[in-house]
Amino acid sequence: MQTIIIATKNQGKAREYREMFAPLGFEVKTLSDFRPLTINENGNSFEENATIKVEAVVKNLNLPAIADDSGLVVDALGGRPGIHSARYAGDHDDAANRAKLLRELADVPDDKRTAHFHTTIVGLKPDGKKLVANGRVDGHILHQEVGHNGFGYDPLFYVDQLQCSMAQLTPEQKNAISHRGNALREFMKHFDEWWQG
Ligand SMILES: O=P(O)(O)OP(=O)(O)OP(=O)(O)OC[C@H]1O[C@@H](n2cnc3c(O)ncnc32)[C@H](O)[C@@H]1O
Ligand SMILES: [Mg+2]
Repeated sequence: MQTIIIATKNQGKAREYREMFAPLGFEVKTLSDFRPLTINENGNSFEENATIKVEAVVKNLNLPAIADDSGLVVDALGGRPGIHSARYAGDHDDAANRAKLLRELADVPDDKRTAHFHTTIVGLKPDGKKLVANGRVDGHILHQEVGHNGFGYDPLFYVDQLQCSMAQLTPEQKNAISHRGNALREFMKHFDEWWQG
């Protein structure tokens, strides 16, 4: 079995990468398997932030790695929280972030609550060879939390395609339609060439 390093501290993301890479014969390691690293996500785009995460790991470990930067893009908020989704309410606190989102959208009617999740995945090798892929999923922001699966903003995100909240989906169902799943499927189209090249 081969090993792939995902440069993430987020256990929800790590679980999804394990689920998606296991059938491909890869064991997934994450930042928690190595000595602590400080990563300053101060880029101006999803791709810049994903690159900052993966560069930190590749420089330290001298091994190929993958990172993703993701976020919730809400139309009524002019695209916020976007690249600031993790620290939208201050600390990296999923429950506080969801509460702030509900407050900010309190007076926004259903037809104006459109949103999408976005993921940019960046793969980087010690020789500098980079692979980038993007994915999204469209939906609406609910008026209260629905469902207990997933993580982050999932209980507030109504998936248009499946007519239920993201947190009501099984892991397999989420990976099949999610921003991260879609980005990873794009990424895998060129993975062999990047990994072996
Ligand atoms: O940077 P790493 O260590 O990977 O972990 P993170 O949680 O900080 O991840 P991001 O920087 O990409 O921030 C993304 C934010 O959007 C949320 N998010 C990302 N993917 C999500 C998903 O699939 N469902 C719900 N919320 C998600 C997540 O909870 C964070 O608050
Ligand atoms: Mg982060």
